[in-house]
Amino acid sequence: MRGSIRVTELGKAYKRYPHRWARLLDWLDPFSHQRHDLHWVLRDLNFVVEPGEAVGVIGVNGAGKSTLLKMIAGTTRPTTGSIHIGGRVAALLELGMGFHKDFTGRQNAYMAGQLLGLTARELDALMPSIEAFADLGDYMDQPLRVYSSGMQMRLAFSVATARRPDVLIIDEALSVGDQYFQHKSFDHIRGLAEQGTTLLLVSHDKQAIQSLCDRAILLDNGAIAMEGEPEAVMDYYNAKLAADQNQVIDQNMTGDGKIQTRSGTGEATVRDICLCDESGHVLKVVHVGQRVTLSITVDTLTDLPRLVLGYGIKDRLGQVVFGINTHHTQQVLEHVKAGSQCQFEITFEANLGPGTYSVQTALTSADTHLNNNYEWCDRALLFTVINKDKPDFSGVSWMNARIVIEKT
Ligand SMILES: Nc1ncnc2c1ncn2[C@@H]1O[C@H](COP(=O)(O)OP(=O)(O)OP(=O)(O)O)[C@@H](O)[C@H]1O
Repeated sequence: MRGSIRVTELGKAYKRYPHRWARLLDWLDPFSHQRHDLHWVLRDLNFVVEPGEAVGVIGVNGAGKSTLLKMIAGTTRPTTGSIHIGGRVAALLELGMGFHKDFTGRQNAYMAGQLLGLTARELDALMPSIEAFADLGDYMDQPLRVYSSGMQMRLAFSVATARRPDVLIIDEALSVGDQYFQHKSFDHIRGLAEQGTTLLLVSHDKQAIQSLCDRAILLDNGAIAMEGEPEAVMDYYNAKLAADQNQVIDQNMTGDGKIQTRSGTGEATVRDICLCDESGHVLKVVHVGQRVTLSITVDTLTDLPRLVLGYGIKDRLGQVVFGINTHHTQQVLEHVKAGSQCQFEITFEANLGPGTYSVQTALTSADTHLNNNYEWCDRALLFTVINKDKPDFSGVSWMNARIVIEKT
């Protein structure tokens, strides 16, 4: 079906030679015993991407993400298994791929466009929009060797998306663009997705994955470790990054059908968490701008040299709207004895837009949870913000802006 991707029992192994002569000997004498072993990068991958779906692929460096995308884009051959793609594919893989340094941006746009299956006549018609979107000014007629990496990416992106592809594959390419181009290309990708383009995106940028994708696939050691709703997969990945032998990762379905992730060594734990109004009443619904207190009770199970509490408020897409910890506020608790109970009261104005929010908590010894993750809990608390007494506004934050108007 047009726009679908079906990956079946896909595997990729690279040949590994003990020394550089072994490669030559293998080549000269392919029929005697082999002088290499196989290094499996990906094994037995099975998944389907439906037409119009946006799927993010995440994982640590070396997990096999780029290899997977290259095989789907057809620039690397699978060792095992098969890939079926419906329709026209446009891929942004490595920077400068398909470009020639000595040709101008315009000449490269023509060549890259033809590689994508566009005819010279189609490219003539599309060139003004490619030029306008890339916004390179006079550089369009300069040789590519004088381009910065961001400028190359602008050109590659503009060519790849000049005619809506059925499948768009992007490997981290967006991250080299400046903020302005990133916004512009995100909007363009969203527009393509709304018109039915299927998107497969590799990125280390959590926000990019969560804001663009309907689903995420976590690759770990060449296999799919988790697949599902982006927020739950990102939360699991985040927990896994800090994993050591003492750590457990738990995922449970909460009442609203979403997944809650809890990880850590368990040396400290959030026993209780609630949001209260100024009179101490527990709240599930908060008014825009209301003064509230986030009250967190922590139990320690072992002696801890340092205890840091962090929390983050996430919007419904899983983006952190605000997060801070007691390392950054210089309120680290030191020499906390096993069996202690610590009470944290965090008071703030809920200057948030109407919608649902969740609170994540982190108990660590320093500024990140990567070394000593005592406990990390996503979706530890859920609450809703409604607008009771402010004018109608849009967005995830209430900025209490005043408009002064003068009429003469
Ligand atoms: N041409 C190649 N020859 C041999 N090994 C390769 C080749 N290309 C990739 N690999 C190996 O395959 C593994 C996966 O690499 P890949 O680039 O797909 O990872 P990745 O998840 O995209 O990493 P990153 O986040 O760093 O981009 C790595 O161990 C890498 O060394």
